[in-house]
Amino acid sequence: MARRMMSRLGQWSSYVFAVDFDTNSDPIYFALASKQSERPQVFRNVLADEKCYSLHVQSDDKIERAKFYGGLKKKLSKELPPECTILEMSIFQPNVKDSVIKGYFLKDASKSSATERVLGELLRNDPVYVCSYLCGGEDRQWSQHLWSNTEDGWVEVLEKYCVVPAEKPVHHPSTLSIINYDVFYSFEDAYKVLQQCVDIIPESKAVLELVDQRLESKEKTDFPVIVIEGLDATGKTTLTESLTEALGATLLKSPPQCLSPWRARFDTEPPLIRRAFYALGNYLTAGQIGQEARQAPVIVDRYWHSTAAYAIATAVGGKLGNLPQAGSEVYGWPGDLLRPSLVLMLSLSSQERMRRLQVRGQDKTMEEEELEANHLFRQKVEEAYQRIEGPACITVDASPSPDQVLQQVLLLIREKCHL
Ligand SMILES: Nc1nc2c(ncn2[C@H]2C[C@H](O)[C@@H](COP(=O)(O)OP(=O)(O)OP(=O)(O)O)O2)c(=O)[nH]1
Ligand SMILES: Nc1ncnc2c1ncn2[C@@H]1O[C@H](COP(=O)(O)OP(=O)(O)O)[C@@H](O)[C@H]1O
Repeated sequence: MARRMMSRLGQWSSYVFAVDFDTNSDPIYFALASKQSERPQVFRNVLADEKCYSLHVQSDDKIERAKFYGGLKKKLSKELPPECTILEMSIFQPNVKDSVIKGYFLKDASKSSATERVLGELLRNDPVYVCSYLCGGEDRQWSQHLWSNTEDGWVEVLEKYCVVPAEKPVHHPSTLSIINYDVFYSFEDAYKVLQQCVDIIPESKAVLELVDQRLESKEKTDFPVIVIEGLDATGKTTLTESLTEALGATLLKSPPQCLSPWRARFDTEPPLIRRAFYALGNYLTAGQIGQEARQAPVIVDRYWHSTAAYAIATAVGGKLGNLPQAGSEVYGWPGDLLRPSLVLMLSLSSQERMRRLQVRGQDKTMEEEELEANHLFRQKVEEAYQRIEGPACITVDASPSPDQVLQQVLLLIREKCHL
């Protein structure tokens, strides 16, 4: 392990470390250097005299990294002393895609050695790098100390680096690993992830067998395909059902009904695996759309916009402004996924949407809980919806009565799809 870490360490001097001290401000960025920096200290204003540590997942296997990282926060929250604050952290090379190594930064205000004991255990048993941070000397310079295992199981400091301030990068580190980690832009890329999960998630095999039997979808459809999108309780189910009746259309949804037995199982997985599952759901639905749009118009309840918007909003940390700019490739449509004729996004005030959620009283998915609890997440989902292209969505005011919304949407469909 030490040898492997030594080879990786050489690269760390070109990496920047980002610690999210709170979601409403920029992360603290720092780098490592072999000598002290003349510039003011990185942590002076955010750390008192807590002991600080960081741990990063170091496996080269994307699935193993995602699975381990997915369970790490729960493990730390359970085993670390309550006085130890756990903060999101990443190491990355600015503007280098896929360079992000995710981890946690620990501010330990406890007086016990419990944190060091837990980290020593992790180091011995799991694919992690563990570091401690010390503030020394009269100029209170910070240094990072990388831990390693010795043969007789003790922890020793393998390497020491000076911690120096780093420039704020152009792109927030969380935006560097969206493609093929949070959002999949081809069937093959999503399919490969579930193939690699067959040994650890047996349900993947059943999902892949269904996907292997999917209907091929053509580029063009004989009848229009209209997707209805929107946050939970904006009225999608109500509208899609009345639209289907009014147009003599076929109603489909994504993920399709045939994936229902496994959806809750994949909702518990880390983003890499969960989003691959939803992406494959879109390809299954696309095959059904191609088939059904030969005979009649097709209405779809959620499709690509939901998959991409929720994934991007979940992946991008910190402020709303950290979202990739409009026009970024992350908002592009997968080249091999059937494009609908029209995408309508139902928009509603938060108050009315909450009222309707209460009235409906269904149990909520984890993401619905998150939408309710987290105004910033909801803003990111809505903003990501608006930035997705190929086709972009058209916003519809969903606050009038069900019938008025239906009439408004029928007018739009007649105008845009000549139905
Ligand atoms: N359909 C769909 N939902 C996704 C995707 N990624 C995340 N989600 C989340 C968004 C919502 O929190 C939840 C939506 O679940 P459903 O597809 O069952 O929507 P449904 O229309 O039943 O819920 P709603 O009526 O909108 O409250 O799943 C995705 O790719 N497709
Ligand atoms: N235009 C509307 N005005 C008032 N209530 C509505 C309207 N559309 C739907 N509802 C009600 O709001 C709740 C959520 O609607 P639903 O169609 O389930 O939304 P979604 O499918 O987007 O979650 C339901 O109780 C529904 O009866």
